[in-house]
Amino acid sequence: MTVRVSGLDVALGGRPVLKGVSLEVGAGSWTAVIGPNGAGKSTLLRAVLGLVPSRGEITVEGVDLGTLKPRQRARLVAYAPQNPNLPVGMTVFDYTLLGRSPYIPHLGRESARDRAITAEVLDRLDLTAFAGRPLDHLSGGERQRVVLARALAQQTRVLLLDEPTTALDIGHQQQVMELIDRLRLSDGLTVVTTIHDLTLAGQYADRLVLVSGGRVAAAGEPARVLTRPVVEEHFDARVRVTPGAGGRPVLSLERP
Ligand SMILES: Nc1ncnc2c1ncn2[C@@H]1O[C@H](COP(=O)(O)OP(=O)(O)OP(=O)(O)O)[C@@H](O)[C@H]1O
Repeated sequence: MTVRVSGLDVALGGRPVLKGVSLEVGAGSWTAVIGPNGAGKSTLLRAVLGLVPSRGEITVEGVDLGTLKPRQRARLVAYAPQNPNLPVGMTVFDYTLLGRSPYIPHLGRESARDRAITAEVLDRLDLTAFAGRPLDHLSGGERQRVVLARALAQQTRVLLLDEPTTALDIGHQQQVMELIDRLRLSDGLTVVTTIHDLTLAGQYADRLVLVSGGRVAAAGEPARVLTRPVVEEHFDARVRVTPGAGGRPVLSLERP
């Protein structure tokens, strides 16, 4: 499903945070939103979800998201926030099962299928052993995988993931990114992630959108966006950029 954002303006606390942001994410593709701290990346995802007031147009497959009821929207777009509120004492299984809420009738109970989907997602994320454990008894990386599990249990065609790998060790980073990519290819998911690891972004995403100072500063294939001058200008970092597998850029820090 194609996601289109056009002329998006967001102001928070009376201050403009996003200014005229436009982007198009093709159906079944992966776009990574990159940019320095405070650039407006999370705000962009939250605006698509309708979680912050915005001006401009946001459509999924031509449907204006603003016209949908929350349940309808939740069947179309799943979101894994960077810092979610995790109910104290709730188990990993029950939290992941919340992803099935848009399919459970009001005042109804989850079906055997909802529970089976939840169990399958936990298995795919290496979390089965944690199913009965309260969320507050997990490590940061385990919790991050559970938040992703809840989003995957929602079984939407569009996935918005805010920093899905920040708390993960290198093995789990790879496992999560590969899983997202497999789901994208097998189920035709459209994926938008914010991500700070620029090499990781360039390895998995078809397109990068660089947000800086609330505007889109560059967009395109990873090798076109991740150049030394661009990284230096927008991140104030000295890096070496070398072509990796498939010409995708690999960044390493250089000491000034
Ligand atoms: N509720 C709010 N009220 C006022 N300003 C806000 C609010 N939430 C975020 N901001 C500001 O909006 C700007 C963009 O924040 P956002 O979280 O979108 O940045 P980001 O690019 O995701 O940053 P990071 O990489 O640090 O996570 C920041 O300057 C932030 O301080």
